[in-house]
Amino acid sequence: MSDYSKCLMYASAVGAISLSLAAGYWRGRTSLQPDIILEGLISLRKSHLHKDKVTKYIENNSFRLLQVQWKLIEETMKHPSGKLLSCPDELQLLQNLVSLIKGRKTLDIGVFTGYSALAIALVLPEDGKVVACDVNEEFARIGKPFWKEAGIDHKIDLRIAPAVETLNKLVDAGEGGTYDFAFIDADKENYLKYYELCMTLVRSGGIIAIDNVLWGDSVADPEVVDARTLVIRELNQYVYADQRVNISMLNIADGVTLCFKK
Ligand SMILES: C[S@@+](CC[C@H](N)C(=O)[O-])C[C@H]1O[C@@H](n2cnc3c(N)ncnc32)[C@H](O)[C@@H]1O
Repeated sequence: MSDYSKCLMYASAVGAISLSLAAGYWRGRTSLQPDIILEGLISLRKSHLHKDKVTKYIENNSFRLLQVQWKLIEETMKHPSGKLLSCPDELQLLQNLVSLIKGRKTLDIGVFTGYSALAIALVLPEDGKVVACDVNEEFARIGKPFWKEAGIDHKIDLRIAPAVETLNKLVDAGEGGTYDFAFIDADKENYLKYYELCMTLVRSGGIIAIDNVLWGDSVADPEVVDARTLVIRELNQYVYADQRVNISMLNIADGVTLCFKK
């Protein structure tokens, strides 16, 4: 039997098993019991009670960082605002997604010391680019030597200006629908504007990743009503209802929503 026939047989078997499992699953859910579902979901999140241990485990068993990435993390951690750094496991996921969709033109909204720009640039082809937007040149200056060391500095187009301005300029320059990927990780007050501008700039089939959507879990606590939490809650509801995208809200880092533009 040829390899191709074996593959077909295997695929049919897997398909049949999945269908029967799915049928059983839906039969079992004809009368929904919200309490039981909620309890199950909470039990899935239990590992977050052991955040440190689990973080260490993830680091030891999945981080595939280059030396230069570790060096930039170390340098950033020395900075008083070091905690603004994006999580490496989140960025590794985004790198994999950018590779998967063969991304070339990308947006990094909120550069800080340049970890996300570096991670994204590393998986782009030689002629790829990251339009990296930040208002603070001091922060970006910390990252620049590491971009150079990694040999990807030519892919990063750093724009020091309010990101809304930079993105509007790209729209005015006729670049709508030409970007493959965007990472939104700047001032929360402008998140909705960034999302809409990215929806204009990113092509169909492209991905917009929105960081901090759980905002230290405060979005899930109705008693927390500070301005930033309210903005993120509003954005989450807006994106949830937005039929132009398929979405996944992931409980990774501080929460990231992946929007797959239809
Ligand atoms: C959480 S940090 C970004 C972290 C970064 N993505 C990383 O990989 O480490 C947020 C950044 O947004 C920048 N920022 C704040 N307001 C901004 C604005 N209006 N336009 C552009 N950047 C802004 C801040 O200067 C800061 O560097």
